[in-house]
Amino acid sequence: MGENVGREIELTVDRIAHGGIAVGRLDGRVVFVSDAIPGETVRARVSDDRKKSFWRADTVAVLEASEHRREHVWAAASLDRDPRGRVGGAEFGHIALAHQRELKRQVLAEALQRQAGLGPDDLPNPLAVDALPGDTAANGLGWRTRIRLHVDPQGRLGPMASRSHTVIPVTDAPLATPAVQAAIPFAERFTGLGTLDVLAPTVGEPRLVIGEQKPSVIREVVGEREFQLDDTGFWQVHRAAPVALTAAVQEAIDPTVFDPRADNLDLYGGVGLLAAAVADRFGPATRITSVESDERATDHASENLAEWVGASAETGRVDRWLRTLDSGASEADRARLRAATVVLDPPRSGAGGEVMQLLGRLAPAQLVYVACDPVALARDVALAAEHGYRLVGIRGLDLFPHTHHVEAVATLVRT
Ligand SMILES: C[S@@+](CC[C@H](N)C(=O)[O-])C[C@H]1O[C@@H](n2cnc3c(N)ncnc32)[C@H](O)[C@@H]1O
Repeated sequence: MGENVGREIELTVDRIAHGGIAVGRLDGRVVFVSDAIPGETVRARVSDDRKKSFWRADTVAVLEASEHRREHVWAAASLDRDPRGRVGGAEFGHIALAHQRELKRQVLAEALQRQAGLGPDDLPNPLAVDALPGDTAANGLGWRTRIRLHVDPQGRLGPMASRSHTVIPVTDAPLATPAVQAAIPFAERFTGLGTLDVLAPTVGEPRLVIGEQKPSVIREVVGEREFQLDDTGFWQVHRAAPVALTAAVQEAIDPTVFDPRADNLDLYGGVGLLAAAVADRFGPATRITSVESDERATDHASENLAEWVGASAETGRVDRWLRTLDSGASEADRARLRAATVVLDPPRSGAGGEVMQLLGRLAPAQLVYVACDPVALARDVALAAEHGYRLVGIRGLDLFPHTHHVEAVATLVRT
């Protein structure tokens, strides 16, 4: 093993895999090829041959280009560079924007098929990945309100190379909003520091968060509403994502199933964005509890949800919190939980077996699952199906143009 690393191979790739890598075959062996588009024939340099069943390779030249190939939106990630010198974080930047969405749709469809056994005919609606407002006109640029940059040994700022811990210094960041780009101190040196976060909240000036800096409170506006949060805390990255997800969650809830007096939950709630979306849609009488492991985020959520008397925020890991709920629930509690709508927006790893099992035991009437990883979503949809939940709606959202990432909002109803 290792003797093929650096070897150049020619192959045609025919599909895109989870993670945004194209897949081809060479002498029967699967090869995962970066920076290629399904249908293309490329010359690629082998970067990893440790596994018997597959290799990894990076495109170095396109021999037969896809009609969807475009000049890369970020020169620092383009084929002109040696693969090890290409920045990560824009791995679809060489693909026409509309086709990026089609590839993301295919990845979502394949995950649902493979993990949950749901083919196109089993889905409640034709699968689509929708653009966020303004992205098509801007060619998918200028959307990142937050960016994490790393520091190289010379103190220069940049992202990591793809699948590597090597920092690639850059002088531009075209996926970032103009305000973030203007605030990035590209010319300064940060020797000895690990990371620099640059963010431009909707209220106030852009700011830098250097290394493990103490958090300070910022404000974000979503429609008519303002949210407080830490500058070090989680917030949706795309400038239009908070509004788009608010609307998507509101639309995903089946109103005929929703009961405002039930024990509704917003799991992995952050600072309460989606609990507010639910309460906004169903009115002041809505009961909903937001559950989040980061105590500071929960404190902010309590403030952000203060106008709804029935809304509250609790700190806890979702698995432990649900276990405690399950073990202590009275018959009346269980009835209110069975009538509940549960919104869940877990991190990339998904909710996982224990949380889905506990939800299965508590048996809320509907689940609205907001997912940033199609495979984790599909695996949790399969687990939910074991507990009698049926997928009744699903929609993809392109919250991360020019990357392989895709968001999905799915509705599951107890049958
Ligand atoms: C994808 S974010 C969603 C936040 C919120 N729904 C929003 O849209 O702003 C996931 C959140 O889950 C929290 N989290 C991660 N693992 C958790 C766990 N095991 N239990 C509770 N919260 C968790 C993170 O701190 C983060 O705030």
